[in-house]
Order: sequence, then structure tokens, then C-alpha cells
Amino acid sequence: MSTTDLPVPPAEALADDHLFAAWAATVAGERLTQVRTEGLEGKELKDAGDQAAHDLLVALLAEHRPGDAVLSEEGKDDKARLGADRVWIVDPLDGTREFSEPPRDDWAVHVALWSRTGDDTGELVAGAVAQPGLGTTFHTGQPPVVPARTAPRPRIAVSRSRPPAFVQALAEEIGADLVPMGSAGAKVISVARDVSDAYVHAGGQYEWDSAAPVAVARAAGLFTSRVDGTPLVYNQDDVWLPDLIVCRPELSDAIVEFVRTHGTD
Ligand SMILES: Nc1ncnc2c1ncn2[C@@H]1O[C@H](COP(=O)(O)O)[C@@H](OP(=O)(O)O)[C@H]1O
Ligand SMILES: [Mg+2]
Repeated sequence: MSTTDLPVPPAEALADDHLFAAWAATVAGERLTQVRTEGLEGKELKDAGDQAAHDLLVALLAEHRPGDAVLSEEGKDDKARLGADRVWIVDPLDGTREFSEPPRDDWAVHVALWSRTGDDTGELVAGAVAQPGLGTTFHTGQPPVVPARTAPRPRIAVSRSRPPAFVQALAEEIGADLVPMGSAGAKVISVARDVSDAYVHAGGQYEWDSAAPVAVARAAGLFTSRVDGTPLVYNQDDVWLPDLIVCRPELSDAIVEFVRTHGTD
């Protein structure tokens, strides 16, 4: 992509990683909304969306954050990121399946920043999840304010296409209802929006599926961990990060306890 085609960030986004993440996710979401109007369907639409959003995000990061490493679902994994101090972890199009099924709105763009805090450690320090279908970008610069819980029973967001069996058993144990939807980002954000109260997943995912949503969830005061209650760790050599919990803090003990007792198989 030539730099002349690139959207230009506002000055405040250039100066602030939270706002840059939010701006980049938003413009990639706009690009995806455009791709969705171009008459493509099925696999062609999925591939065009993945590629367009990836190309745009990589070009924006190269232009405006040239010293930083990038880990993208759609790019080659350059292991130089393991020695870098700052790594952008991006999922250009999360919920690719749902993106290809207009008018579904459960798809998202994820942009997260990981920063080194020690020789072998680091943390997510900024993140943004754009949900163009909702017209909103949720981000760490202005974290979502989680509304008071409205549902009488807890609601657990699960994958629409591959809900893990143990989450059904968990729901029965704690008296919860399942809310199926696409996209890891949309599910995490659904907890912050009081559309669900928890997102519980196991069986497979990669760092880019959860990094940005988890950064936003933490900034909003939600609980985040692996399903066994241990911390989610990013910018690892192996980017397979197959399970997670994001929930209202008051639900975390019951969910972790269930997994420790019954496992996820
Ligand atoms: N078992 C699994 N193995 C690998 N990736 C998985 C997975 N289950 C979910 N994911 C990924 O997590 C994201 C959300 O999935 P779901 O909507 O089913 O909950 C999707 O990301 P992408 O759309 O970026 O590929 C999907 O590929
Ligand atoms: Mg994804």
C-alpha cells in the first residue's frame, strides 16, 4: 500500500498509544465496512477482509510506530518481536465468519500494544476493539464503564460456531444462560456492555484473538485469566493461547472453581 493512500491520524493519536490503537482499529474497521459493500461473498469476502485490514494496519504501524514489532494473525511471525521492547498484537478481522454474513455485527478489529517490563516479562499496555457494526471502538484510552448487571441469571457468551461442551455444564452448575455469538472481541466486549456477564472459552485461540479485548476488559475493571485462573501471558514464542475467562469480578471464583474441579474436556 502506498503511503499516499493511508489515512492520516489526528495529532493526539500520534502522541498517545491508547488513542493510536483506537484510531488504527477504527480506520481498519471503516476499510472493512467498505470491503463488505464490494459484492464479494463467502471465502472471497473473508479473504479480502482479512487482507485489506492487515495491509492497512501494518502500513499504519510502519509509518507511525516504525521502531515497534508487529504480530498479526495475517502476517509472517517475525521472531525479532521476542527481543523487542514494544510489540503490537493485532487481529485485523476477528470473527471473519460473521463478517462474511451481512448484516451480522459480531466481528471486530483488534489492536493491542505489549510492552516489556523485564528480561522475560511484559504486559499489555494499550488496546482497542473496533466493532464497526455497533459504530463504536472500545479502547483503553477511555475504558468502557460497565453498567450495573441487569439480568437475573448470569449470561455466558460462547462461540456461536464451536461452543465448548464444558461451558454448557458450567452454565448448568452455576445457573447461567448461554449467549452464542461470533468473534472473541465481540464476546469480551459483550461483558463490558452488559450483554453478557462472562466469556469462557477453551480448545483453541491465538494471542491476537484475546490481546486487545483483554486489555480493554482489564481497563474496564473486569476479571481476566486463563481458565485455570492463571494469568494470560502475551508475546510468547508460541502464540497459541487456547483458553480464557473474562467476567464480572464476582463470577470469577465460581468459574475457576468449576474448571479446577471438572476440567474442560
Ligand atoms: N478451537 C479454536 N482454534 C483456533 N482458533 C479458534 C478456536 N476457536 C475460536 N478460535 C478463534 O477465535 C476467534 C473467535 O471465534 P468464535 O467466533 O468461534 O468464538 C476466531 O478468530 P478469527 O475470526 O480471527 O479467525 C477463531 O478463529
Ligand atoms: Mg481472531
